[in-house]
Amino acid sequence: MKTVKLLDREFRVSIPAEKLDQVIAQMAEKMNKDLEGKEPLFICILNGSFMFASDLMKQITVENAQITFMRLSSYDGMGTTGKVKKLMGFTEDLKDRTVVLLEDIVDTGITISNTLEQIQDYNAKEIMVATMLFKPKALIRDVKINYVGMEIPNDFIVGRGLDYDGVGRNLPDIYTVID
Ligand SMILES: O=P(O)(O)OC[C@H]1O[C@H](OP(=O)(O)OP(=O)(O)O)[C@H](O)[C@@H]1O
Ligand SMILES: Nc1nc2[nH]cnc2c(=O)[nH]1
Repeated sequence: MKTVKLLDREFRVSIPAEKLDQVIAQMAEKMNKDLEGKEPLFICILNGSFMFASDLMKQITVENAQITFMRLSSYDGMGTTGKVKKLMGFTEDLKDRTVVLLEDIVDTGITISNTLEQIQDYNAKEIMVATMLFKPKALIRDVKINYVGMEIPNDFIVGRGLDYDGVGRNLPDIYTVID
């Protein structure tokens, strides 16, 4: 079993990089069909989504697709604080645009529902959500997710952009904490 030690915790591989690559390729294929002609603006929600956004965007072939970034934070250590801090906004005009929010993970749904609320005021034509990973058993907010890469159990994970207290984002595989 492949394991890694990060700070004071041990983690084991739960989703190999190749599986994630496959899942992201499928998401891109579907988006390329659905979004053709819409000149979508993708918004990568930093920090965690940087790797997913990069992997996905390399495979997006939709004409005049754009990407921008916003930085939010709600997690501290292994748990949600329940509060979403906006640390960096974007400058693009969303009016009449097709917007696709890119998340690495939807867990409780607090971050994405808070983001959706904030973005409602910008008069976008439509707002979609795409997440690489989704924990259905942890969800406590009523949010519509348009594109889900994989559903996963309600365990704390790291890797592929996701961190444990700032470390582990660089790991290409996803690892689950060992209790
Ligand atoms: O559905 P939720 O329970 O809100 O959790 C999901 C959010 O948690 C992580 O962000 P985090 O707050 O850890 O910031 P980071 O992306 O900078 O790591 C992740 O990137 C999502 O944005
Ligand atoms: N690293 C990490 N961040 C998260 N944000 C929401 N859920 C998780 C998780 O399981 N791991």
